Amino acid sequence: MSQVPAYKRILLKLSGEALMGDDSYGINRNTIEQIVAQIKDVVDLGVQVGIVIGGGNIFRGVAPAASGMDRATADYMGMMATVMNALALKDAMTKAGLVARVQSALTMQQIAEPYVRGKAMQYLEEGKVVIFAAGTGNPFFTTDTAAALRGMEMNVDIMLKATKVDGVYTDDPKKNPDAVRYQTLTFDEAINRNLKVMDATAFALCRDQHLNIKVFSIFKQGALARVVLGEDEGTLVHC
Ligand SMILES: Nc1ncnc2c1ncn2[C@@H]1O[C@H](COP(=O)(O)OP(=O)(O)OP(=O)(O)O)[C@@H](O)[C@H]1O
Ligand SMILES: O=c1ccn([C@@H]2O[C@H](COP(=O)(O)O)[C@@H](O)[C@H]2O)c(=O)[nH]1
Repeated sequence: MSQVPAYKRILLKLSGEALMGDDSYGINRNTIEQIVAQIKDVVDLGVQVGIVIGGGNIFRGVAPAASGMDRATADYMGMMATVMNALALKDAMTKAGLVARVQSALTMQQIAEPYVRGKAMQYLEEGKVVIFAAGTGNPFFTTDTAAALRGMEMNVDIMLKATKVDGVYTDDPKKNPDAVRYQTLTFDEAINRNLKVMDATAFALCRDQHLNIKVFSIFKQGALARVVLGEDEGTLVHC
């Protein structure tokens, strides 16, 4: 029996740190291949996929050198880190048989297309995966906010935050073993309880534009497909 996805078009926010696997920085080959395999599963279901990738795996590595730097300059370095991740992701996708395009919010015409909304929409309609690099293109923001923004511009049905933990908890589960996972919660609850799984700007944008978010672990085998099929996986943050 064929499986029917719950969503036609999704925006997947991939944590840069998730690409490290068990390494202390950078991109782990096995990890990126496993993530790409999960993405291929949902593309094969007929779902249109846009991706915003973070930069924590590279930028945290250079953060000591960046400390004391002008904030905007350090943020531009962070955005460039997301472009490196986007190129690595595109390469891994091509090797897995997917057709992917990188569009960057910062102009780097030799290595990536510039972000053009209409063109990105066209690619999605053609079944190509679009990787949005360089965040919003502006310092003082994050790739979570970029994901909210691009998700709204692409008229996606849901934003999926793929991270290292399996949902939103009452506190950071990596620091507090007593933290309890929510099945669902509202944007107002997430903002008022100052839950750090995403930044407040991203939560507020999604709340105001009625774009729900599912937070789940990309390290759980088949988790992305289960989310896309509407099964019980991760935490839903809603209006
Ligand atoms: N209440 C909470 N519930 C769940 N996770 C939380 C919570 N508070 C803090 N976190 C932490 O937030 C992290 C999620 O952020 P993530 O690593 O995806 O960062 P990012 O900024 O989106 O990506 P990058 O790694 O590229 O910087 C989790 O790994 C978790 O440790
Ligand atoms: O719109 C944006 C997006 C990102 N940055 C900078 O890049 C790093 C890496 O992004 P993460 O979301 O932390 O993975 C971020 O810390 C910012 O320094 C940005 O300035 N604007």
